[in-house]
Amino acid sequence: MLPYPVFEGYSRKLMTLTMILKNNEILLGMKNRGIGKGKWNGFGGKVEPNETIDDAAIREVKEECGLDVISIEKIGIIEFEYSGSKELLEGHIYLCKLFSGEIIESDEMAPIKWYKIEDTPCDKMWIDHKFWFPMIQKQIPFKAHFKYLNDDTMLDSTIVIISNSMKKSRKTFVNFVIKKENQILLCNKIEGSKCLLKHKPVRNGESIENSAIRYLEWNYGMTAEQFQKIAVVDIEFIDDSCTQEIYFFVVDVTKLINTPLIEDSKWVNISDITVENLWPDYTFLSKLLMMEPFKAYFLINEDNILCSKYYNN
Ligand SMILES: Nc1ncnc2c1[nH]c(=O)n2[C@H]1C[C@H](O)[C@@H](COP(=O)(O)OP(=O)(O)OP(=O)(O)O)O1
Repeated sequence: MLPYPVFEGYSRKLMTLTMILKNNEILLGMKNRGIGKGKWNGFGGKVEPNETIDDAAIREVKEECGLDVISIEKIGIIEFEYSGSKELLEGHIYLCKLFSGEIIESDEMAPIKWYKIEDTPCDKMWIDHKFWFPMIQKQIPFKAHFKYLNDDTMLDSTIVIISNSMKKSRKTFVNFVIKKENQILLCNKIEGSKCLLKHKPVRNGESIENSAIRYLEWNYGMTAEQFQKIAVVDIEFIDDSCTQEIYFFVVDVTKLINTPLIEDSKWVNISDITVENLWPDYTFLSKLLMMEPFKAYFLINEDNILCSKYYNN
């Protein structure tokens, strides 16, 4: 599970942001003043003294787009941090699917328009939206922290799914970076993949090391002394209750006489590997190749990485 940042000594300012949904559409307004000027956004703002957060959300929707909320549900909490400030903006994110009244544009928000969800103009919204918008689409409760240098530069992001941990299951795998001089084996054929090799499941009751030995002995006749465990990576999928835990080993087969090609794989020069043909990113491969032990966490929606974190072991 991803450790979530702890903020001590910070004051908090409460804010709301409501995403109004109708069938497959989302209502967005262009902000014309204040924070987020020039960006499309949902409707929200600061919570007033003596007002509940829910009431603030309902009031802001009315003020900014004229609609009367019939019901709302909270879907997430986002902490916005700005570098150099000891104040966190604590944004409470709501979904509204039941509302009445007419849309009224204001000086603050115009134009206001319905977008097909798949056409949401994420590139004209806050940078943070592209990370958490999939949670809105799939209606998955979440918590997030985004640290900004300024309105257009994000320094750090953390997103966690809020789920009943009892329902979470884990599957453990091993995987290998097989290298020979300046080449490594990359998978050729996993659909849509930009992957090293296919993860191999660890059998029930089997240790991680034995699982790696079983695989490498079979394919390369290698012994445990000839390879090294470098990384453990947790991969969480936003709409799957199963987290994958993958142990990565680095294996140098340069001195072996037989180096069979395994599965649908090909040898690729390390210098030819680009961001486009590697999962999850180049940092990952270079850390493995430097034999630098690390832990990592990735939160995935379909093919996109919403959150990636690296830790020293
Ligand atoms: N990165 C970031 N920083 C600050 N605010 C946001 C983001 N991403 C966002 O989506 N938001 C949201 C959160 C709020 O809904 C608005 C900002 O509210 P704000 O513009 O401060 O409210 P005002 O209009 O200034 O003030 P009142 O409406 O309360 O008068 O953006």
